[in-house]
Amino acid sequence: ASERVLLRSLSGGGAAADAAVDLNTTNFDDVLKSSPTSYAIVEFFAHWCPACRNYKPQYERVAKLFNGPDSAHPGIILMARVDCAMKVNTILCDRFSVGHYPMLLWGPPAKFVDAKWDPKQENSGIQSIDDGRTSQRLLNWINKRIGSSFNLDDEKYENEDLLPRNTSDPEQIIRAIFDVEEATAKAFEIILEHKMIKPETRASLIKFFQLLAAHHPSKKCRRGSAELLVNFDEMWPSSHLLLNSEMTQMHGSGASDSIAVCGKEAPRGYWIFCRGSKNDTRGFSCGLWVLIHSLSVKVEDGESQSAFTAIRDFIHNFFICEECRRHFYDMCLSVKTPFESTRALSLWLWQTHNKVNERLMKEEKSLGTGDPSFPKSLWPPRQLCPTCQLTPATSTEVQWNEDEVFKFLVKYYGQTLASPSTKVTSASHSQTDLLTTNDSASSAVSAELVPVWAALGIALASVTFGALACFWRAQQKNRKYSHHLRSLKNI
Ligand SMILES: Cc1cc2nc3c(=O)[nH]c(=O)nc-3n(C[C@H](O)[C@H](O)[C@H](O)COP(=O)(O)OP(=O)(O)OC[C@H]3O[C@@H](n4cnc5c(N)ncnc54)[C@H](O)[C@@H]3O)c2cc1C
Repeated sequence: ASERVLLRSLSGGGAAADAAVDLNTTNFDDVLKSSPTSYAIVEFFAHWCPACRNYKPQYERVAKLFNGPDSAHPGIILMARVDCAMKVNTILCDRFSVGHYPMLLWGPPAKFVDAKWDPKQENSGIQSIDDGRTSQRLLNWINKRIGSSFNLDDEKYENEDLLPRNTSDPEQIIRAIFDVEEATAKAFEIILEHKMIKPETRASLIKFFQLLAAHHPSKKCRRGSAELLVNFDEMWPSSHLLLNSEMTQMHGSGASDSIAVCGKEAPRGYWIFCRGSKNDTRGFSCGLWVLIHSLSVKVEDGESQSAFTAIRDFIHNFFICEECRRHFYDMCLSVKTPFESTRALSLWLWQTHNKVNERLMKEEKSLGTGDPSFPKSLWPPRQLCPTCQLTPATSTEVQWNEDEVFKFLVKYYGQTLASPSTKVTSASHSQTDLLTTNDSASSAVSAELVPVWAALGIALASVTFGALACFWRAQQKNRKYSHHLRSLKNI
């Protein structure tokens, strides 16, 4: 529920919702723990306090800059508030020594979690904002604190020079978990919208969802994919089980609407790591790349070939950028020997992505169609991985140290990119720590949160994703059998 609160407010859901997120004792720690932002501001107020009522529009004006899909600078600061006049919040407000209203505290979201604070406390990571009485003064305080130059009149996609550059900032990939969820949910939305599940594409979608159920970096998407697999045959029956009249209704049942492949909040309609400086750049295709890289480093050696075919066929059948899927498929066709290791698969995908980058580098330059803030380049740049390139910086040709590249890919896409809950620990680490933190997301499937059958599916899948296939097939056989019995009864 707390995650819903956070996502609803970050995505601006709800009728004319305030931009600032309302927190209370129940959701405070969880919302801050799940926040993808670098900083948080919490306003402690009392609803009966006239000064607080007057202050609300001032605070809201700043909150609108940072919270919601239309905000000018999403993903940087979570702006929240707690009503200390509500009895239920007394202990929470005491934890932060609230002595006057309104009182504003600043810090990284993780520092607020399970924390106590008092004004004399040093080095807690939380500090009081002493000069935030108007929206302009609050923004001045923020700008001074983080060296930014945000303006109250900033609008979406303005001041994009303020966006952190993901090419050189290893911390940025932590936020990509939101975009990987977004890309997965968006892909599924497109598949449904364009009625792309057909007898000839059905099997490849099942294989891709098996891969997602086992290795998606987001727990929510692993759970949603497992749920989708278990219900797949009912929603999109295999063609030989259908009458002709039913075939036409394959997409019309509406049952698929109830499947939220990455939770009910996704797709949310905005991007964080993959956010472009223009409306029509980056976004979905960036999220899709990040998803498939993260899958490639998570599979076991023995799964690498089946993961390759699952990714190849998914892109071929369901990525409706004609040029992209055709080029990608051609590159897949040039693979002559089956993959036998995670290393071979992830390095192949990295090289393939670099070939696309190289081609687009020229195309975008001549056509002026790229995102000016994110020009294509060979990846990873030296700032991200100093040991990956063997050649000196001055050299025009780049020679790679593939052992180092593989190590880097595993850390970047496999360990640093994690579910928000595990990210919080990372957020308090230094940049170097970020690249060495162990991700427990893939193993931390919570039994209480996952329906029994899905948990079983995931547990099997985490052994190998082939095992999930067996589990799934057994489910389908049972279903087919009961479907068959039903048909016999009807005759
Ligand atoms: C399978 C596929 C094929 C595509 N083919 C085409 C095409 O033929 N023509 C076309 O115009 N567009 C194509 N696209 C879209 C294009 O590649 C970009 O996704 C899009 O232009 C947005 O670029 P971006 O700057 O967000 O970075 P992207 O290229 O989308 O990369 C996303 C992120 O991945 C990381 N990254 C970059 N390079 C690598 C690498 N080599 N290995 C690992 N990680 C890396 C970076 O952090 C980057 O920000 C394709 C997309 C996909 C998913």
